[in-house]
Amino acid sequence: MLKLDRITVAFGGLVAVSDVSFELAEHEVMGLVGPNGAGKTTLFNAISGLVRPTTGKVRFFDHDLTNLPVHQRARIGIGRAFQVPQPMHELTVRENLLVAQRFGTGRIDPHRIDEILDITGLGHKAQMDAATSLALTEQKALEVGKALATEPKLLLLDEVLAGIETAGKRAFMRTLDDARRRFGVALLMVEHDIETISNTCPRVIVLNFGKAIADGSPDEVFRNPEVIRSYTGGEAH
Ligand SMILES: Nc1ncnc2c1ncn2[C@@H]1O[C@H](COP(=O)(O)OP(=O)(O)OP(=O)(O)O)[C@@H](O)[C@H]1O
Repeated sequence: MLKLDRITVAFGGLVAVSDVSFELAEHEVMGLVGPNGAGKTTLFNAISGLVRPTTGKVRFFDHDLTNLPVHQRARIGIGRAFQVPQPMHELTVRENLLVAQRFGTGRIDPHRIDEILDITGLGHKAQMDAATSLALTEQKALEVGKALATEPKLLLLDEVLAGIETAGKRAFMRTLDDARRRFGVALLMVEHDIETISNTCPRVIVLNFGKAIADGSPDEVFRNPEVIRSYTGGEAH
């Protein structure tokens, strides 16, 4: 479904992502991890269209995404939830979902909005103001709900669990798993919490200094000496 072919992103002389290639299948769940500054967010930006790769290609089904703007990527099925929730002010929770759906699909499907409210546990807050009446976990659930409203085939989750305590994280991951099954969406998630990644993602890619240094099951990658060195501050090579 998603194919990254030798993606490099340089900001002037700084190479944030270096020659990264991988494929992600439909319905797959994959974690993207690595120390601070490893290039995870930049790689997400290259997939969702917020930065343009310096070299390399991003393909999604039979589309070449390289020159496609963000809204067209949303239309072909790439959704993204951000670390800092960005509810639209002065709109209710339901209206936030409707606007996202319209943006991502060009139409309104109230039935899907009801399903999303149900899965995210936000049904009882549907008519409340999204910017002022939600607790942190609910804001994050709405952020995921907005991404689901765009009807993605691939959902990019950028540290959506940051700031949630352990029990809340588990509940949130169950919500994501429900959503994945109900809507048939693949998940690619950046997450710092290695326990969550290990429990959630059958496959993990590790970035360090912009390079993909490991790709495999959580057991494999977190035992890999190069990965351990990358987290303990040793040199990658
Ligand atoms: N717009 C930009 N201009 C210049 N440098 C940038 C830009 N965006 C990111 N960088 C640099 O690229 C490198 C990779 O950053 P990135 O945010 O992708 O890493 P990350 O793995 O997501 O880090 P974190 O876990 O801290 O969020 C860093 O050195 C960062 O300072």
